[in-house]
Amino acid sequence: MTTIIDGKAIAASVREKAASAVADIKSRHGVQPALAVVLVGEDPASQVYVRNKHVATEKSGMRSIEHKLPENTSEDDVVALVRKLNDDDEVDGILVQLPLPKHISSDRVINEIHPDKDVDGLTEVNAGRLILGKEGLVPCTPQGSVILAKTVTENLSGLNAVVVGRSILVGKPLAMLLLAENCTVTMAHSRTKDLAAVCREADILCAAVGIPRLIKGDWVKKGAIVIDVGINRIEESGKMRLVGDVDYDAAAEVAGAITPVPGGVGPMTIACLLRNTVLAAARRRGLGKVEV
Ligand SMILES: Nc1nc(=O)c2c([nH]1)NC[C@@H]1CN(c3ccc(C(=O)N[C@@H](CCC(=O)O)C(=O)O)cc3)C=[N+]21
Ligand SMILES: [Mg+2]
Repeated sequence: MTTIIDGKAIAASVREKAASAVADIKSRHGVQPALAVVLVGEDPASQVYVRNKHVATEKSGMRSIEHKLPENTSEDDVVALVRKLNDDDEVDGILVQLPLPKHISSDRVINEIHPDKDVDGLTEVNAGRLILGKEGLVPCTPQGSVILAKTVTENLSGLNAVVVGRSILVGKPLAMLLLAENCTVTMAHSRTKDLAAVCREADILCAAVGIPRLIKGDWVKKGAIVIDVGINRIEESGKMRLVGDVDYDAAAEVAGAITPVPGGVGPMTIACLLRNTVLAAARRRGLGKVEV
């Protein structure tokens, strides 16, 4: 029997843990952690994501501060806002919604975020900390992916993990997190020779390439844990559908456990954002260890 990993339910429990940590911080220290989200432009998908983050943040008991800037905002003005948020003692986490408009360098803007407020874990400092095995803020989607894998098998030590995709947002940090779990990690990508054969070796197969249903059923080892990070909007029989990077129906027949799309990794991203904001607040404000 294949386990369908219920990302929605697991995300709900991560959000609940974050909420009880927030309540604890409020009652013991009288402070309310706050997340600032910066959105530049009117991209409809980004507006939906930012709205969802806002609702989840408030539901967790934290303060949500939204900064919505027009599409034609200059890079310098976005940088100035980030600096203002860095200097604001009430702000614990800063998230700049990606993608930014083309005339703005996301690299420059992201690296202006103070590393200890970088709840997306995307600054050079946090990427360096992750590689060096130092404590820091870890990117949300990779973190969520590992949490989901560990609900199937708590101890990932020694397992072969194959990560397909080497993006800065997902593939690279996910490989580092799996390595920290003592997996034997292979980073596969568009130039990998015989990708199918590489995938067949995976005890944990993570797909993060952004190509709808790239991973076929016969690329999956029997009993493997399949984590599908892809979120692709495609048109099928005249309707828009959300599909992952894995051919779900075929893979589910072979896998031991698999994440669906939607309802898999996606909901974990926001849950881990809340978790990171609580951790950032506790560290930055010197509140000691919090359980999240
Ligand atoms: N600075 C920054 N940080 C991000 O973390 C970030 C970003 N920019 N830009 C856009 C991507 C995308 N992203 C998702 C968050 C939640 C779902 C999610 O909850 N998905 C649900 C619903 C999907 C749907 O119905 O559209 C699911 O997969 O079940 C998906 C994708 C965060 N991103
Ligand atoms: Mg690639």
